[in-house]
Amino acid sequence: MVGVLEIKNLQKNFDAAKVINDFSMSVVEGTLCCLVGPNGAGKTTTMDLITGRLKPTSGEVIFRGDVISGQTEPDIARRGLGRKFQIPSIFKELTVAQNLEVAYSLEVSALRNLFSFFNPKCEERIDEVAEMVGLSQRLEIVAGTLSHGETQWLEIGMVLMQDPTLLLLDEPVAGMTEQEIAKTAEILNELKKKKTLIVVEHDMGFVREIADEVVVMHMGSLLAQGTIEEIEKDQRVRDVYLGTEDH
Ligand SMILES: Nc1ncnc2c1ncn2[C@@H]1O[C@H](COP(=O)(O)OP(=O)(O)OP(=O)(O)O)[C@@H](O)[C@H]1O
Repeated sequence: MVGVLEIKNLQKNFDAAKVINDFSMSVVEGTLCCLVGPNGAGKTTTMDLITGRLKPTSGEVIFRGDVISGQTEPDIARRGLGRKFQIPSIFKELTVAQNLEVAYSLEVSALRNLFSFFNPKCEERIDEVAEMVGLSQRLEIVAGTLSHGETQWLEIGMVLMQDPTLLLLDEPVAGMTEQEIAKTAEILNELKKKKTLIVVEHDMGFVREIADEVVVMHMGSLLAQGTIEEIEKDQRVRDVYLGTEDH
């Protein structure tokens, strides 16, 4: 099956360092793919290459049949690719609803920005998204007073306001309590019924809860791709990653 996202023979060199080395992977529409691997494996660089923050030295990123590698970050975002970074960048003085409204406005033309406040579609979308990320009861709360987990969910919501086809999340449960991690798993398991997701994650317990497919990177290359059960049985993966003491 052709994936919604295809990465082919990706290469990224920083001077003499080959950080991404002949890396290929594919993500099927409507699935959640976890990108895992030891520190320095190249996960963040891969996300940067997908979203256009970095340009590959060679190789291709293909999104819905079009080659997007080489395009600018805003152009790639406009095609329907949304990314949530690990460090939240919410507006702390604004309410949850206002943060979502700002995120909606960012998507579109200056003219629509002007009118978004009065736009019933924006209001409707805020309600839909708040429901998706479990913040329906928190819309009037000032964002700076949210818990760490709620802040992360708000940021996922802000990316969702732009209705991306493919959502990329960088370590969404870092620093969360057990309860918050369980709720995040619920949110993502619902979300993957509507979206395709790539999640970079270190927490293998969480990966087990959410992943349809797991891609393991090691030293900039693909080590293994499969279900969590297949990955956990793979001796090469156990050797370089799961078997290490710090994971
Ligand atoms: N701008 C850069 N210049 C030189 N080397 C870089 C640059 N960015 C990343 N690297 C190197 O590329 C390798 C991969 O880094 P990357 O951050 O992609 O790994 P990662 O898998 O995301 O690691 P972690 O899990 O620790 O976040 C590392 O060895 C890193 O030092």
